[in-house]
Parts: sequence; structure tokens; C-alpha cells
Amino acid sequence: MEVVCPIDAQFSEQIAVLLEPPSPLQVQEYFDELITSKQCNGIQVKPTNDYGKGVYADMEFEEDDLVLKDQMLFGVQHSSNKIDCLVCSFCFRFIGSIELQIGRKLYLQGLGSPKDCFDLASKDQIEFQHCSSTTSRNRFQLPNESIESLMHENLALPYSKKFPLPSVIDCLGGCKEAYYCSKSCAHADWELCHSILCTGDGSKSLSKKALSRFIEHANETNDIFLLAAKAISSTILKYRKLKVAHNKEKEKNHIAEVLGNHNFSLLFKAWKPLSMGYKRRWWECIALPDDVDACDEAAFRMQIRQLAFESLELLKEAIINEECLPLFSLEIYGHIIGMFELNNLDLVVASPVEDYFLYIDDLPEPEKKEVDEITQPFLDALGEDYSVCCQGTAFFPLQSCMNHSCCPTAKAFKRDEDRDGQATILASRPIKKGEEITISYIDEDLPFNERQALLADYGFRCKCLKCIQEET
Ligand SMILES: C[S@@+](CC[C@H](N)C(=O)[O-])C[C@H]1O[C@@H](n2cnc3c(N)ncnc32)[C@H](O)[C@@H]1O
Repeated sequence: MEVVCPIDAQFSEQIAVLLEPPSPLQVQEYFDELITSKQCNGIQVKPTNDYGKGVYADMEFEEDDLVLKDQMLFGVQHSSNKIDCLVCSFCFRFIGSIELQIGRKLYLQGLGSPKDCFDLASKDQIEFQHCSSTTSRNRFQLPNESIESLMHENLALPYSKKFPLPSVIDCLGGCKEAYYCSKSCAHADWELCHSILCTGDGSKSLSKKALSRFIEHANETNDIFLLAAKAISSTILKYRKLKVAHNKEKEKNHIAEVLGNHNFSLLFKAWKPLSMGYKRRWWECIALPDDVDACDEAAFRMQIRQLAFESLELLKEAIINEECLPLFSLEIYGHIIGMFELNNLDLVVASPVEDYFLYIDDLPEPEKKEVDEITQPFLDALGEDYSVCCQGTAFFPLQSCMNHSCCPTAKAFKRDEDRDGQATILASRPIKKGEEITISYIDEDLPFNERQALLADYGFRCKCLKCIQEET
């Protein structure tokens, strides 16, 4: 049976206003301001002839030039990746130390994931005595004491200081789930959304228990729900700030409120960054998995809608806000998740642990042999996963305006120096001023039919030059 969300019917008019695509002028103004404030000179966001907005070059770019570094609006690390990498919950930079990264991963792999595993009790450095004779490349069990010493940074690995990482800063609400690379990242995340989504004592959620249930459900089903919760929390916090400013202004000017719908106009303003993203309902735009028969498509889409409803019900229990009720409608929730589904870019940050072991491997003999004696057991214990990078998904406000081409002018590509979660877009070939900056949403080297099948998931058929030539 189809689930019904009462908020959808109660606030249908406001929901329709929130989901109305912004006018070309509103788009232009919003992105001009964003580009100026983020100093992303060299690009412009403008309407395309055929498919909504797009990004255009406002200067010439040579091949491999940096076109854009785009700061994410919302991002999450995949829950399955949290054992592998300890990163800042705001900028996704690796934190702690090489020792902490390795020790924590081995500890969590071996013993589950106790909550206090990041507490850095003692920082005294002691010399490491390696006493095992095992040199097998298979996954190798280290004594617990070695792992714990490493995790608590009581043990210094040779040359690890050549790969310094920022210290671990706790979450302001004390949740022991979010960690940061700096106080400014901790504050920025708290202000953006984490104050509402924190499960620690300082949480501003309605119920920490309900919030934990929501997070657990997202971890078990789809972490895109965590991203949607961030988007909603951020809009609520922005709304509250706008309301405080509005009330101050009213008091200053001795204005009595005549109209009752000022709250909605403030909510509409707070929603603006999300209003700019291309959206469809999640259960309508999600790709049909290979193992679902076309004749079961309707039932599949109904199940996805039901899943979103389940998640929303849990979120409502945890953070619902009476002044922002339209945000808790299934219609808005479905569109926010659909926006992430259609626009998100993989969040990838290279691991300093990989760099560390590569450095050790490159040391000249006989030094390498001496150092290997110490580091090899850790490498063996980590196994093939030693180089796993930070992985997640994120919504980027400017990159998400880039349209697809199978012969793109640019590509998302991290350089060695790009060590946080920002999107890096490089020119794939020289780009002239005024030319559209396109990226490929898929592997553009696939055969024509496979490309079109993959792009069908984004709701369009590609008509780029390469596709036109290959279609015949
Ligand atoms: C990431 S958004 C790109 C920005 C989008 N044009 C907008 O107005 O926000 C992806 C969506 O843009 C449209 N799009 C992107 N590239 C396209 C192409 N080559 N042909 C047709 N539509 C395209 C599709 O609707 C797609 O789902």
C-alpha cells in the first residue's frame, strides 16, 4: 500500500513554491555571487540552449589547467570506509598521525569499533621492538599491545614525521563520532548542521535516541539519507539565523508584523542553496538495478519510496521543527535525495598511509632493510587494504552545474596536492573563453550503446559530437 505523509497535503502550496525551479535571473545572480565569494574566477554559470544551466569558461584554459576547486555544500564519508580512514568530518582531510591511522584501523578491524577508540590518552613516544619472525604477505596478526601502542601514539614509526597530519579535534557536542582537523572546521560543521545531528551531550536534536536510530537505519540502507539530514538541518539553522536577524531589524524599526507568512519567506530564503540544484523525486529517478526485471519496475519504485518514508519518519522523531514543517514532507525529502542521486560526485581523498609505505619502499639500501624490519609487520597486518583512500559522496554547488559530454572539455581529477574533500576540475584540453565546460558522468571510452544506457539513468540521451558520429 502506498505510504501517505500528512505534511505533503497540509503544506502542498509551500512545497510547490520550494520546488519551483528558480528563474534564469535568480540562477545568474546566485551563482555570480557564489563565484565571487569563493573566488572561483574563470567560470560563469549560465542557461544552456537545451538543458537547463551549464558552466562556461570566462577565460582561456590550457590543457591540465585548474578550472575550479569547488567546496562541497554537503558531504559524507561512506560508513563502511570509517574503519579504514579517520578524516575531518567537515573538510575530509586525514587527521591524527600515520601511527593513529594504522593502529586505529587494525584495532577496529580486529576488535569491532568501540566508541572510545580515538581517545588519545598518552602521547609518550617509546621505541618499537619488533619481535615477530613472520614475514608472510598474507594478513598477519600483530600483538594487541603493538596495535594499541600505535593507536595511542605511544609508538613512533620511522620517518612518519615526514607525513605530518593535523591533530584530532573533538566535536563540540562531544559525540565521539565526528572529529575535525581544526577548531575552525569543528565550528563550521557545528554551525552548518552538526549541532542538530550530533548524538553527544551537547546535541540540539529533539531526541538523541531517535537520532541514533535514524543514523543506524541510514548506515544499514543508504548513507544518502545522512546527506539529506544534513541538508535539512542546515536549512533549519539558516532559517533560525534569518529569523533572529529579522526580529532584530523589526525591533530596531518598531515595525509590527502584519502578514503571517513572513516565516515562510524566511524558510524560502534559507532553502535557496538547495533550490538551485537540479532535482527529481528519488524513487522516480533512481536507476533500475540490473537484477530487477523491467516488469517489476513499479513495485521497485514503490519500495524505494517506502524506504525514504521510513527514513523520514525516523528523522522527524529526531529533529522535526514546527516552523520548518514543509522540509519534513516526503515530497521535499524525495527531491533532496533525488538531487544528490543526480548531481553528486564521489568524494575521494588519497591516503597518507599509502604515501608513507611507498616512501619506505623507495628508501636506499641498507636503510630500507632496517626500516622494513619495523614497518613490514604493520604492512602485512594491513594487507592489500593498506592504501584505501577516504571514500564518500558529496554535493558540490558549482561542479553540479556542469553538463555531460562524451568528449568533455574537463575532468574531475585530484592532483597530489589536493588532500581534502574539495572537487578539483582540470581542463582535458585547451578551452576557449565562452566555451561550455563539460565533464563526463560515465566512462566515455565505453561503446556508444553502453554509454547511452548508463546516461539513461540521468534521464537524457547524449547528443554530443562523438555520439552523433557513432550513432549511424
Ligand atoms: C548535474 S546536472 C547538470 C546541470 C543541469 N543542466 C542543471 O540545470 O542544473 C545533470 C542534469 O543535467 C541534464 N544534462 C546534463 N548533461 C546533459 C546532456 N549532455 N544532454 C542533456 N541533458 C543533460 C540532465 O537533466 C541531467 O540529469
